[in-house]
Amino acid sequence: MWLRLKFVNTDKNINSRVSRMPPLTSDHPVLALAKRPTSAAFHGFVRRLHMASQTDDPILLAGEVGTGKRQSATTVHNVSGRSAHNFVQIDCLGIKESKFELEMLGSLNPHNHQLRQGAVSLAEGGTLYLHEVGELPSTSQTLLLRLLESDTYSPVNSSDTYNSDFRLITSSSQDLMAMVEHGKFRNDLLHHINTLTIRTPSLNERREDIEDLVNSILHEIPGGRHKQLSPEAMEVLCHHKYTANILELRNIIHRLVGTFESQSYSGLQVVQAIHAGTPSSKSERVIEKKSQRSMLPDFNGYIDQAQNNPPTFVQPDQQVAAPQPIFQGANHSAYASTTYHIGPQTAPAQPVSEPAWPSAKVADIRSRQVQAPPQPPSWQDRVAAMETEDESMGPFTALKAQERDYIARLVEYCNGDKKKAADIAGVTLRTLYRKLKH
Ligand SMILES: Nc1ncnc2c1ncn2[C@@H]1O[C@H](COP(=O)(O)OP(=O)(O)OP(=O)(O)O)[C@@H](O)[C@H]1O
Repeated sequence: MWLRLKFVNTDKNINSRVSRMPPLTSDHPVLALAKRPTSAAFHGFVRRLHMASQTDDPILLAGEVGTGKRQSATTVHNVSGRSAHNFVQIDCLGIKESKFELEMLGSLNPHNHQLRQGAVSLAEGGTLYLHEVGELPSTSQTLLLRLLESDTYSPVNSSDTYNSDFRLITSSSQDLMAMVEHGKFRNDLLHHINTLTIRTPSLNERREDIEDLVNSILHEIPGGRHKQLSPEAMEVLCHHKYTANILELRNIIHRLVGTFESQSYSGLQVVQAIHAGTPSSKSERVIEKKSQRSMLPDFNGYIDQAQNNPPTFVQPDQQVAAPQPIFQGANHSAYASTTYHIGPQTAPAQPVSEPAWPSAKVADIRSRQVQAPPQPPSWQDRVAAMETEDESMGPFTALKAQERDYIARLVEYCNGDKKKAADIAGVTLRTLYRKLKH
């Protein structure tokens, strides 16, 4: 077959859409984190990542949600020989086949013959990162397979064929092998992307790193640099069972700083911040969903918007935090590449600012901000609702029930040690038993 190979000049578009990443200094918290002795799990992970960055093979980052897969991908790019070129990422979560094709390959406008670059063209010489590749529809899997097999592509509506040259990094929080067994992922595609498979350890496997992570997260929050956590607060965080890993830890810390004015956070405040992220009543769940949308920085907005919005190139000031390497590579002076995020825009993070009140009260206030009932129920109605735990009362859920739930969770965090739970809650052991009974 006769192939017409063309060079696409991308500079103009690139400069108008994105700017260069800020240089990373040696005191960057994430770099500092990797330089210190850390957990065995993280140490092994960083070593594998470092070795992989010295090659040009495809990498599959496999790990739970929020374990830092995307951050690891940007790190590999930044320390690789491709760092002077672009890092382009596509979020495959909820993406439709036609959109994936357009985003990957770009398209030729039949009217003015202008070429809209796709990710493959933008990643020329650099790195293409596909987040949650297991979410790709089957037709898109076939498209990706063809691209990887031939190293060539044609933009939509174009008969021209171009050479592709990018390093592929993919990530998945699903077991792709199991998906192959169930016929949900192409076996041949898996073998094209998993040359180097690196598992990102969960936070529960690297609890020794939590203190450093907390400090690095505090440093990135405006005004957080001067805040600290008491030993009990740190203990609560180190014993918490994380389901969304660093993402969850970040939310807890952001919630702490956005909720309490303290300079030093207590164990009780941390428990409340955790509790506020695990709503138990229907109204709390609604409130929390809304507040989390404004607090979570990364892909969360994408899920809801993916169906309706056309693909967008996110400008740097709308982007999530600039990629931060986990380890320092040999050629770190070359941190000058450009990052693209292809996918609907996400709203900038809005920390919730509330007074340092007990969690039940915080939830109550937050609900009023969100739902703003024109005629608040009378005091008597609220008391009645508390007694009956009537959900028709909307935001006004039973404080007693919330308190009981909170204490039960606190006891759970303390591995059943009620004395310790009472100390953290600032009540006597007797009061704790009484509140648990009610
Ligand atoms: N070493 C680190 N230090 C501080 N924050 C980190 C670190 N690694 C990751 N994070 C933060 O944790 C959050 C989750 O990271 P990232 O988005 O890379 O994870 P992920 O595995 O791709 O998550 P998901 O699957 O939910 O998209 C991000 O907000 C990121 O900034």
